[in-house]
Amino acid sequence: MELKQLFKNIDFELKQGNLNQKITEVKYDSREIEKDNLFIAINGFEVDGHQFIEQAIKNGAAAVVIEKDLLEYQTGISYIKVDNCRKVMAELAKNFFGNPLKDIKLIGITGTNGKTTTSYLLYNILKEAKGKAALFGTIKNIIGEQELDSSRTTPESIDLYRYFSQMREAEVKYGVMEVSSHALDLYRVYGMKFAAAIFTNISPEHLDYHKNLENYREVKARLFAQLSQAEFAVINLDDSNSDYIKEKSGGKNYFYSLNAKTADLYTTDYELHQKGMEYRTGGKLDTFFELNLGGIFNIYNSLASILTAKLLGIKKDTIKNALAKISSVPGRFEIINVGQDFQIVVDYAHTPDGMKNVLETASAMEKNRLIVLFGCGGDRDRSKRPVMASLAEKYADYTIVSNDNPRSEDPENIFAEIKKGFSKKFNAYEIIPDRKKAIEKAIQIAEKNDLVMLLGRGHEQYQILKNRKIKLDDRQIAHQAAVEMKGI
Ligand SMILES: CC(=O)N[C@H]1[C@@H](OP(=O)(O)OP(=O)(O)OC[C@H]2O[C@@H](n3ccc(=O)[nH]c3=O)[C@H](O)[C@@H]2O)O[C@H](CO)[C@@H](O)[C@@H]1O[C@H](C)C(=O)N[C@@H](C)C(=O)N[C@H](CCC(=O)O)C(=O)O
Ligand SMILES: Nc1ncnc2c1ncn2[C@@H]1O[C@H](COP(=O)(O)OP(=O)(O)OP(=O)(O)O)[C@@H](O)[C@H]1O
Ligand SMILES: N[C@H](CCC[C@H](N)C(=O)O)C(=O)O
Ligand SMILES: [Mg+2]
Repeated sequence: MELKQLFKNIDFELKQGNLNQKITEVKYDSREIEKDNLFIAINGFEVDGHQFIEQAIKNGAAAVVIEKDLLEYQTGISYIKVDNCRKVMAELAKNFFGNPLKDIKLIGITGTNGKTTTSYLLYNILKEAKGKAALFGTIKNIIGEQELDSSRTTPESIDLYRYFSQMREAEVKYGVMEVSSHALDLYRVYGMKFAAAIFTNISPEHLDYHKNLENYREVKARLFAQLSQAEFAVINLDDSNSDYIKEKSGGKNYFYSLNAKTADLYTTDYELHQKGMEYRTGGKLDTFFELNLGGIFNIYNSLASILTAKLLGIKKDTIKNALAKISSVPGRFEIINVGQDFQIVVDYAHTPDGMKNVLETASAMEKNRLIVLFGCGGDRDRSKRPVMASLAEKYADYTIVSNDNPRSEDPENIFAEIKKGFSKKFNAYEIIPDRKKAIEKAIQIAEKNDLVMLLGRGHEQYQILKNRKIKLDDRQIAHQAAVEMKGI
């Protein structure tokens, strides 16, 4: 595609070169540049992409998008200056791939907790109804039959549009995508067309990045501001931010709630049991649902997916069948059962709100003692640490504190900040930094009818330590430990 087509409807200033230049790919990392690619220089949090322009040209870049004037412009190369490279990347991505969303219905999901779970449920309903669908999120990306690894919740705009063009090729017409607050702030979904957007909830998280809850909420609401009247929003009425999201929404608004009859979908009664849950709904659907998932929060996640599916015109029985078939969402309240006489649950709760929800659910379950293992990620919101400790103290009979992903931080500092949340008299806990040893200990001390909860890492397969990444999966370790230690 020629530069002039690529920049159609985008504001820019041509510093040097010509717009007839043919472009073979659009990339934001100089290390991946090949012949006749366009390099977008992004001024990042770690380094400034403008530093790598020379390297990009050496690797074959024919054109460069910049947001700062340069001292020198190399002959034969086109330089295009824009106001904001991240924003323009999203616009270029749309043009480069020929606006694939024109013929695709994409549903975006945002909120602090529940995005992965809700997206997984909705994806399964869409797949049941349409034969094939796409899913983009924390655990993995799926396009029809193809499964791809996911390294982040929401990829960069150019990577997203590449996926959408693959959807178009594979004739996958429906897609569900988790939209993180970072993505909204960093223009990863800027100008993207969503058929619908779902709001799960807001609680304190990522405040290291957003600074305060008000900024965080404003960023989350941008997804809804992107909707047009022909599109719709599905909002959790029970969250205290539902009015705020409604006000910001440009689409038609629909609400779900646990029991408010003013909502478009609510439960009239529900029951949580050992194997999952069942509930009746009122509002747009008067029927009965059975799911193999535990936890009140999963009533919310399923209501959001049901209401969206219903508004997309999917039949009641199709929705019911799809949901009934799901045995669990990977790493979300996932039960590890090798025949041991106590229960093991692995859950991704890594925020105070997620942890509170999951521990409340655990408290309501029939059991003897509750053993909780948790840690807190490094290089992330530090205010979570003492709060998560106080929740463990409140709900657990015994707590093991261990490493989550310490990243560049010293684990001892993370533990010290966690410990600040325990009361002075509290001593029913120990710190075992090595996560594998910590899980083994939790399982070793478990007695008949105890419940062991391994929190924070869910589906994660690797642990990020200072300068290395090691293979570590809570579920695998728990499984093996239960088999070995309990002689099963
Ligand atoms: C805070 C944040 O989101 N940072 C993202 C951002 O990084 P950055 O702007 O700091 O990039 P940088 O490393 O400074 O580099 C600047 C530019 O120079 C380029 N570069 C760099 C080196 C080089 O040799 N050549 C080169 O061209 C880089 O490709 C980049 O374009 O842009 C990078 C390129 O896309 C991302 O990899 C990076 O995500 C980092 C890894 C990250 O940890 N992000 C997390 C916080 C995140 O996005 N999480 C959310 C939400 C999680 C949730 O709650 O679900 C997510 O959506 O996953
Ligand atoms: N609707 C909900 N409300 C509150 N907590 C929830 C909800 N759904 C799930 N949780 C809890 O939060 C954890 C994370 O859930 P999930 O992975 O679905 O959220 P997410 O929004 O995708 O998180 P992330 O942003 O980290 O990817 C779960 O393991 C569970 O403990
Ligand atoms: N999307 C979240 C996931 C956190 C998961 C937890 N295991 C941790 O590493 O802190 C983040 O990147 O902040
Ligand atoms: Mg997620």
